[in-house]
Amino acid sequence: MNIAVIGTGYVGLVSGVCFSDLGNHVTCVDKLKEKVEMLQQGEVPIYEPGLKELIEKNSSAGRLKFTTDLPSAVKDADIVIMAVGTPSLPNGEADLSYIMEAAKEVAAAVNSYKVIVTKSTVPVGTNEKIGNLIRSYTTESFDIASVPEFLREGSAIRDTLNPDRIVIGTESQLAQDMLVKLHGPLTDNIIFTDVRSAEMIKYASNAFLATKISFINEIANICEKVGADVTRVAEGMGYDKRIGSSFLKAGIGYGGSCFPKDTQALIQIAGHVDYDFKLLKSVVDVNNDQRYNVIRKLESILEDLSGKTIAIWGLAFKPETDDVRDAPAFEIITSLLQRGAKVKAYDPIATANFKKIFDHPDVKYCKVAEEAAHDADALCVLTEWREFQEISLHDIQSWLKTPILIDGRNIFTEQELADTEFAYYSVGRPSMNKGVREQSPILSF
Ligand SMILES: NC(=O)c1ccc[n+]([C@@H]2O[C@H](COP(=O)([O-])OP(=O)(O)OC[C@H]3O[C@@H](n4cnc5c(N)ncnc54)[C@H](O)[C@@H]3O)[C@@H](O)[C@H]2O)c1
Ligand SMILES: O=c1ccn([C@@H]2O[C@H](COP(=O)(O)OP(=O)(O)O[C@H]3O[C@H](CO)[C@@H](O)[C@H](O)[C@H]3O)[C@@H](O)[C@H]2O)c(=O)[nH]1
Repeated sequence: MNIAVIGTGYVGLVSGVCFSDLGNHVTCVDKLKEKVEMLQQGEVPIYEPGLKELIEKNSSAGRLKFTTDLPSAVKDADIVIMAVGTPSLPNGEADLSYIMEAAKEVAAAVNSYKVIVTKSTVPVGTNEKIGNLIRSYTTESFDIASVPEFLREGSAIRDTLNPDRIVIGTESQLAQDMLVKLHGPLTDNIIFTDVRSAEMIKYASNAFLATKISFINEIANICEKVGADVTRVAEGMGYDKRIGSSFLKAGIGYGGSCFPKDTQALIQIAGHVDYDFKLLKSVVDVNNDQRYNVIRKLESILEDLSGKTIAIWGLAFKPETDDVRDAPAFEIITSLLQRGAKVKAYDPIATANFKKIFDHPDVKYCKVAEEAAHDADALCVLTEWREFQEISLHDIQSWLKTPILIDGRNIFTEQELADTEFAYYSVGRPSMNKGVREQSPILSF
């Protein structure tokens, strides 16, 4: 089949590349000329394991092309997939200007029957609006479909090629048949729904996963006070098949390009139909506060942070990506600077992206982990990069001015800490706290 993919962000690029790998002819379109030129030369604008190799393979097989010429790509396509951004507006609603603009451009180019698929995450009712808009531009026949995307950054290719499920929301049998042909090689687990339900499945899934994270983070906060270990609690909960073990890692809260914006958007979607989504509002509040535990823990040891140098390891919102959108590191570093601290920061691959948005005279971006830790008053780990886990705590201790370690992602173990002198705080593991507080708080009933 011939596929046009509009937008070469994570979703557009990865799904376009994967569909070409399945033998389809795919043209990926972006309006950013520089991005397209990079891709044409085999350079990849994002860090995603395995992506470069797959682009090379399918480009040289002649199945994958990159262009700024949207009309030609649409004219040649049987299926048009829209995967442009839907970022947050200041009030939390999804900004639909990019998707509506893309839909207009697609409409103007439609020359024969097409299935027009939205993979971008869009509020319920958006696909219908897109359909109406296209209808106002063309008399050619077309069908719309909502096929939400569930890939995660860092494992985007694996997720796309081995999805848990594919959701196809369309009212048209022909569109459904064509989309089954496209996605059939990926999984047998294809769910057919109406368009609105497909749109809602995406928001509900992200909101539920965010809820699991805020839930376990609150359990972790209580564990710290009652002397339980959240990693054992999560393990014990996770064996229950009804609960499941994933997304129960306590830490400094979720970030990234999706959970923060999609939870806010769902609160707005509910608000538009006079529904106060209290649970999700709390999930967001808990998440926004969780990152400040790093500051509270630092202050409980160092008291005044003014004039102190704090090392930060990890700027990306999660490992295996250079994406820093809504990374907790922004608020944590801002908060340190407000308290008069200086920051030395290191990330294996996300530094350039972070620095582009956050250039500050009191933040020094370092080329290696040791440089950031060297002579610092404390070290905070904000992203669980494997590289950090492989560094010996004895080395870290020797680099720091004072051995203070706030482990925001629970990457170090009790054995590793054993004969070090760290004042150590992690998340929800009070028995591992060293040199900062008594081991088992006295509980009064
Ligand atoms: N990032 C993820 O992991 C992920 C996963 C699932 C779903 N989503 C959803 O998918 C959508 C895309 O997210 P992303 O992170 O891949 O996008 P992104 O914002 O990183 O990139 C979007 C791209 O679309 C291009 N674009 C915008 N308007 C265009 C137009 N009219 N014509 C051609 N190109 C155009 C932009 O130049 C940009 O390169 C969002 O709705 C997001 O919520 C993202
Ligand atoms: O147990 C966990 C799991 C995740 N996180 C954090 O949650 C955020 C999101 O992580 P993850 O879901 O792995 O990354 P994303 O790439 O943002 O993927 C999410 O958002 C995408 C965009 O909508 C969806 O497609 C995916 O299904 C959904 O997992 C990150 O900050 C993680 O550190 C935790 O704190 N604890």
